[in-house]
Amino acid sequence: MLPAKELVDNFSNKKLTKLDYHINVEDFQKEAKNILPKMAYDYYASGSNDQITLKENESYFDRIKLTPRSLVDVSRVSTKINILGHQLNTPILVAPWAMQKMASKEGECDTVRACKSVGTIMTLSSLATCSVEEVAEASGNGCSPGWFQLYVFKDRKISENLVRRVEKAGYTALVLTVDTPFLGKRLADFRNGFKLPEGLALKNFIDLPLSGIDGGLNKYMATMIDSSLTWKDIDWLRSITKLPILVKGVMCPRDAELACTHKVDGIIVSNHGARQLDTSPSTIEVLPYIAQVVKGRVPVILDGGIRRGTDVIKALALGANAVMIGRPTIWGLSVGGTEGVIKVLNILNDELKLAMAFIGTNSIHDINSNVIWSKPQTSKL
Ligand SMILES: Cc1cc2nc3c(=O)[nH]c(=O)nc-3n(C[C@H](O)[C@H](O)[C@H](O)COP(=O)(O)O)c2cc1C
Ligand SMILES: CCCCC(=O)C(=O)O
Repeated sequence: MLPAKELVDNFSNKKLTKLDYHINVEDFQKEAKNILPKMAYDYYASGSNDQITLKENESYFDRIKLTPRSLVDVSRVSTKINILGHQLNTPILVAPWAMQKMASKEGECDTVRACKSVGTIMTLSSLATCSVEEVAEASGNGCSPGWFQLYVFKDRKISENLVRRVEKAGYTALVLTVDTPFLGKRLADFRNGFKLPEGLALKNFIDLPLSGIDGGLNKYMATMIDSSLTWKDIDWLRSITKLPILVKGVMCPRDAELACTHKVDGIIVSNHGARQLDTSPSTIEVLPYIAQVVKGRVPVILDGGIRRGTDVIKALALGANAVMIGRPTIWGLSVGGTEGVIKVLNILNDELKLAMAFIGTNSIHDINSNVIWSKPQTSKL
């Protein structure tokens, strides 16, 4: 980092802030590691067990090559998309991640302000440190706070009540997480004896014995979450709400077919940021197989390992309608609160725009598998 007096942009003579020195997602992660308490950083960063899938989620993207195109008019590149009735400025949405107040003072409220400013959707976690209502209020009058991620509790009444509150507060879809009958084993959380820092609580359950995490994350989830959930429970959820339902955590083409059979409104291809089954494939590796089964019946969203604009292109090319990012927003929030999340989203979207110009596409809809240079195939030449 340069000394303060040198923090002046040579070209514009404008005073630079700390955020100006973070120009890619990796810069944010390095800084977040410096400033977060070890227990929080480790919880946020970890994958399960040997973290094989964690590495794979990122590195598989690097093995996919993109084909540059020349002399295409790319003077009007746009990253706007339309998904489930939302007009967004970017195909990069924010994944649900728990306990955001360990990263910034106002946690989920800071993140939702960033999403509103950028023109994208935030998905609020059930296990948030701000309540459904607080986040709705922070998102501003008259506009939807975004989507809500649902964990189904053993006591179904708790989930039903939560759904009622979510509807009342104006969220526009439910994201049902289907990959977490139990929590994956993240070694660092065990070693650190993870607990919520003093003064923080799972705010959606403030009146219930569910608002604290004594005894560790895995015990909490094993005690509270309904591990008997099956596909027929999509029908149960459908019977208690009119909100669109997306299922998050689909990694098998057969499950994608079941999701369509059960009339979900969207599928999120996700391995939970490699925090559940270690040695499961990366999400980008399974995406084409899922897209092949879904055949455009519902939107497909991918998350896991997106760290570059080119990663977004690869996901869109291989069958996703949009992507979600988790950890990049964690690092942004930790380093700069709302402004930090805005910066991370803008960095990724700017990288996406630039790469779109290089592959010769002006709109998100024009991105298809032709942009992938995989094997030498004469049809590509
Ligand atoms: C710290 C952390 C907390 C998470 N909490 C939740 C959660 O409460 N609910 C959920 O469905 N997914 C949760 N996830 C998974 C994310 O929604 C998402 O699938 C994942 O972070 C995407 O991978 P990425 O971090 O590589 O972008 C969490 C992920 C992280 C890293
Ligand atoms: C008890 C918090 C679990 C949240 C979660 O889904 C995760 O950490 O991956």
